[in-house]
Amino acid sequence: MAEERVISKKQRDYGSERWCDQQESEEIEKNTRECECDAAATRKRKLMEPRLSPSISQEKKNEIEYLRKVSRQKYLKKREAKKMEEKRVEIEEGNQKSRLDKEIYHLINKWTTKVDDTKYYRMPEAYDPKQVYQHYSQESAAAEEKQQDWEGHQMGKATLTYGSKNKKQRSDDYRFIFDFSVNNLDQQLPSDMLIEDKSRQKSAFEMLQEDRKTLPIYPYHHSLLQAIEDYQVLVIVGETGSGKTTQIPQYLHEAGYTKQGLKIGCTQPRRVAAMSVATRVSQEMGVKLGHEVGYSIRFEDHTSAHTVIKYMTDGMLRREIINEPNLASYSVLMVDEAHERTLSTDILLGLLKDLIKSRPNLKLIISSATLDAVKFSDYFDSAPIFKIPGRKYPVEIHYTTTPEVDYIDAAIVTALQIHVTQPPGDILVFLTGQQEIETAEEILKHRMRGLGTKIAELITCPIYTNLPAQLQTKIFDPVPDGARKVVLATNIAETSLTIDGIKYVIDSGFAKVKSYNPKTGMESLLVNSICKASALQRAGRAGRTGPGKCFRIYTSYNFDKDMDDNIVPEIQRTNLGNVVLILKSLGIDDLANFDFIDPPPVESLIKALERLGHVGTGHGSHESRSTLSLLAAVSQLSSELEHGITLHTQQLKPEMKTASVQQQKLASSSKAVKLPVGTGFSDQDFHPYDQTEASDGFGLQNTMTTAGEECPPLQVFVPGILFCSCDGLLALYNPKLGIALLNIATRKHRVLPQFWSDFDSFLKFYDGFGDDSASDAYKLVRIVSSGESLIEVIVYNLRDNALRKIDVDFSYFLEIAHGFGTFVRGALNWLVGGIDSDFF
Ligand SMILES: Nc1ncnc2c1ncn2[C@@H]1O[C@H](COP(=O)(O)OP(=O)(O)OP(=O)(O)O)[C@@H](O)[C@H]1O
Repeated sequence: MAEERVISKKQRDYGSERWCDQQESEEIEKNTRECECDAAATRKRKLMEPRLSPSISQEKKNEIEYLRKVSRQKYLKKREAKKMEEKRVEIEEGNQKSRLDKEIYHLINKWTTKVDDTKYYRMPEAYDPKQVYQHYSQESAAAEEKQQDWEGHQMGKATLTYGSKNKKQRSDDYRFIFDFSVNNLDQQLPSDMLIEDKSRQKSAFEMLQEDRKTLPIYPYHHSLLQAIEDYQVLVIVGETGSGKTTQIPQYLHEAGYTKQGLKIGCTQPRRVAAMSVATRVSQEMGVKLGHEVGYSIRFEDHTSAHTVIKYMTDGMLRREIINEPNLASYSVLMVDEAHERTLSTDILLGLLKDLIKSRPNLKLIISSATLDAVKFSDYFDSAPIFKIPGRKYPVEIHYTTTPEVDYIDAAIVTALQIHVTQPPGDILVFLTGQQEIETAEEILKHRMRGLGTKIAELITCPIYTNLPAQLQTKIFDPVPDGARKVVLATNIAETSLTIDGIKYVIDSGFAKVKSYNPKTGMESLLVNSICKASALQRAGRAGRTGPGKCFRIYTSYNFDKDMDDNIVPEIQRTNLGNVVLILKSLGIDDLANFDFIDPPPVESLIKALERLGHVGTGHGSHESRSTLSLLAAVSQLSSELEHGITLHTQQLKPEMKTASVQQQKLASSSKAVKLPVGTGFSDQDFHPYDQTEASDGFGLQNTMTTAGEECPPLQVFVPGILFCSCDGLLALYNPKLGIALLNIATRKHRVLPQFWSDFDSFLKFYDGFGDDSASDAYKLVRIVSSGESLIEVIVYNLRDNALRKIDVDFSYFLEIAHGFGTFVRGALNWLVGGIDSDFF
């Protein structure tokens, strides 16, 4: 019975299945018929139309095929729904046999329900290779975000973008291969403490205060103040970046050293350092620059009656001593970066050593990162040495494995390697001079163009002495997101400078240093290997605001074995005529007994004195005395104009006094010193200069084109170089013959009419042009000294108050002068101010 029941059930099932299949067949038939009806209608319609193609039968076949497919799809859909329904009934009735069946049913059910309930679309694969956005649901909030995301992504692709944007990240996907690469060895500078990033929630001032507390000097500030209290002279040694320059004056101010209207003075060997440190300290103290905290550099005095912390170049303090011999307004003087041993620093140390004897309440601090502390201590009668251990951030040092033949190219390649392989952070490259920097800048830009658009933007910022001040400060400007800055600098950026964002330093290992040839009595600037102290200072620039890396374009062997520990003091590399004139201008006559830290050989001093005596310090002819007087007076002119420093006429010879009176007259007129200019001078050294303004000179352009044959030979005017215009017009003076103007560009010269032949008239001649307000852009250019290969020219721009020093090649000058007769080489060896360190 049971068997029969099973059989009859099977039959029933079989019957029902057959019935289903039959139904399906009928359905297919019906669909096909419907489609064929449609096809027939289409055929009929087509027959009515004119025949367009001979292959209509093929078309017809295709059509039928298509209709079959459509019909089958319709059928399959219905069948799917039906089968699902059957399965559902089976499961509900508990008839299904396996768990697998059940799972399949659930999966299918889930999928179909989802399809039914939501609107899906599939991202075109071309846009979404990773299929991130597939199965995207319009109805969920998350999906909305994704859609926006996707739309943004597509919009980004379709929109034209400028700048580097995200190229930095993209560049990581590429590897760049250079013609040659610089291989480096690693070495780690010791690091005592690492400081973590500060919270961004705090105000800038609070963060600065917190930053101050993280400096290595901070834990020692009480003991440091105590030592200063206990001793009149203190030598302080600390790693670069430990906080000596910015913190010690603040600690002293907080400790009350500025009470009763007294000041704290801090000297720097370089102008740019004095400016930037003063700016930083004013920010840390939350005061306006120029009020409580100020700086004074030549032609720029940012101090006021309220100033209590004053940063200045050592040259400026030296000048202050002229006006205030006992420096009574100062309670503490700090000679910073003393290891640089500039001429001004050495002279200053000698003056201060003398001064502290008469002012026991004046505190003197000598500070440096790497100085020969014992030497300074001995010089100041065994002054105590205070050591500040530690540096704020570590700096990794990398050396090349082999010596580099072309250090400029190696530096450029290293910069590019850093740019494409290293994490964000700006680069500082040390080169030797303007020309090298300009060359490197050009090559870098060219190679960057060659690398295409795949890598991030690299912005080059040059800095050298002759660069106008407003362009120099560009190195501090932040760069746009994604871009990297590369600062190309001379040793101007070596000490006391913090350029925010600098993480990588490339040290070429060379610098231009002044050297003196005692045989010829000439000075020149020569490219020389740097010393270890400079190398450490350079590396230190990378670890100022975070951990950094320094890539040295020389081997570790070079560093260890070839480099001197410290630089040869400038006093041993200079024409002592400079020293004599400076000391004489300070009223020091007993030069042989001046207490130099490294005294120059007495014979050299005597020679210098003789030479100067010959040209007018008292024993020479009236003519040469007069010339020297004029030159000396001229050397004071710029100081007069800007600072109103009283001339030390009491030290000058009678004829010099006459000239000084004229200078003072000139100084009283703000636009007094304007030189009429002739034809344009193309040398880039003289830019920025508006040529169109030059052309509205004072008619001299024509007169200067007069051929010089009938003029007296030029050498009779030498040595009496007075002024030079920015476009290459030199004024030469001879007390007997008057004044000759020499145009460097046209190589022509002209003697000015006789009524200008004395100095007074010459000054009037300038003064006359001073009334023309249109000539404001003209610059006064002054030659202050000469050397074997370089003539130093000072350019002063009356419009932006910027002062620049230009080194004119002496051989070029000789070549020009050759056309006018024999140029007396030795005659140019006149020294008025010398190369003054505060021009750097
Ligand atoms: N302009 C600035 N921007 C950002 N941080 C600065 C700036 N100036 C100084 N700092 C910070 O203050 C720290 C101390 O600088 P400071 O010049 O006082 O050091 P230093 O010991 O005198 O070093 P150096 O001998 O190199 O001049 C730097 O390491 C840097 O972190």
